[in-house]
Amino acid sequence: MSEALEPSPYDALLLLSFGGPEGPDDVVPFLENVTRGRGIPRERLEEVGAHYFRFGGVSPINGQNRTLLDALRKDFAENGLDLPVHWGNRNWAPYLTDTLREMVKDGHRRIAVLATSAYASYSGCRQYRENLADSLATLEAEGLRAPRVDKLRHYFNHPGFVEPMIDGVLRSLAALPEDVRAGARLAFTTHSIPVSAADTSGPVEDHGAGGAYVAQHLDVARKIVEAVTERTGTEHAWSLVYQSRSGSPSIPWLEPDICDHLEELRAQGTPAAVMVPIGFVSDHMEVLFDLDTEAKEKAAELGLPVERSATVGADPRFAAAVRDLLIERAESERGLTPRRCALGALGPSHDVCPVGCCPARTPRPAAAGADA
Ligand SMILES: CC1=C(CCC(=O)O)c2cc3nc(cc4[nH]c(cc5[nH]c(cc1n2)c(C)c5CCC(=O)O)c(CCC(=O)O)c4C)C(CCC(=O)O)=C3C
Ligand SMILES: [Fe+2]
Repeated sequence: MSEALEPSPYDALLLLSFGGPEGPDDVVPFLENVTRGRGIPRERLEEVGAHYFRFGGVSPINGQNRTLLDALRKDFAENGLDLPVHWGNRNWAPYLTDTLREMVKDGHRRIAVLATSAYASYSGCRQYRENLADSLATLEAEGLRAPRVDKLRHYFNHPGFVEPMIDGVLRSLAALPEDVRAGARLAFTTHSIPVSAADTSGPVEDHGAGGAYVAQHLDVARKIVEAVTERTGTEHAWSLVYQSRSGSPSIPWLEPDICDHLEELRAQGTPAAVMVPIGFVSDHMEVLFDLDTEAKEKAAELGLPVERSATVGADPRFAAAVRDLLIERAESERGLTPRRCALGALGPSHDVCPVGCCPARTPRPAAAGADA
């Protein structure tokens, strides 16, 4: 047993995730929760509902979070970190408000929050903070004393997030037929978001030209390419592309789409590709459907050999990274100067989102930021 780790001022960790349906009857109410007030066209909702029904109405995300919870508890116990870990979702049970209510009733007053979203953007950061603010307001309206919640910093460039993905790319390259392996292109993918949301992602000084969202993904992609080049001796051509576009076609979203990119690669005579979903923390429905189903069908049609590399999921290195982020922030809150792990050119992200970070179309209260 190693020396005990000091989590104070925190008395609990909350794993905050998106949530997903767990059976056919959950699909429509889940989609209603996700899209309330977001102006998503009806046809898009039917299309996305069909993706879930194709998998029995079950999203893999909740099961993955249960596995991550186990990995976190195991890692904390093995490393002398005595801190309870709870789990709540924005869009499905266990709902964030219910989990926070339980935590308050258990006496928790100062809660560190890990969101299962690694990058800046309205959808990937501020929306989680808005939901935290809503839940805290609900508890106060019920007469409970709201706890203080602090969201742990973005971890897109933490070695515990990047290194498992490097291993995944190496495994996928090895799985390609040998005669096309050296020429394989690395297609890094992430969730498309409206161009306007990308441009205003991150702190105000990062706004413009894709904002922090694109810059952070490019930094991760470059780091993976560098490591793969070092380990294989082959420098693979690469690009950052997008998937899972939603919203109205009249609004510009980040492009190109992965399927169009695969077509382009075939047209250029590229012999193979590895799709690397760096934008996702685990194998969500976007990975199972948009990549493993739709993009793989497209690649088969084109006669282009492709592999899809692994997401981080519950890799023990990711669990250790969460412990590291928690201890780092606890030290910082205690007035110490912690070591902040980060790979790549951008350096460690801020602890507290500054005013104007990833703004919403219509301003709403958000917790755990300078504007809280
Ligand atoms: C950046 C980003 C992430 C990554 C960061 C993070 O992980 O948070 C993410 C994750 C996820 N998105 C998910 C599901 C959905 N997202 C939707 C809609 C949207 N996502 C957006 C962005 C993102 N989404 C945006 C800009 C929209 C348009 C509507 C709006 O402006 O708000 C819709 C509505 C239908 C549709 O249009 O697709 C669904 C069902 C699930 C669960 C999957 C599962 O069940 O396994 C997860 C993890
Ligand atoms: Fe989404």
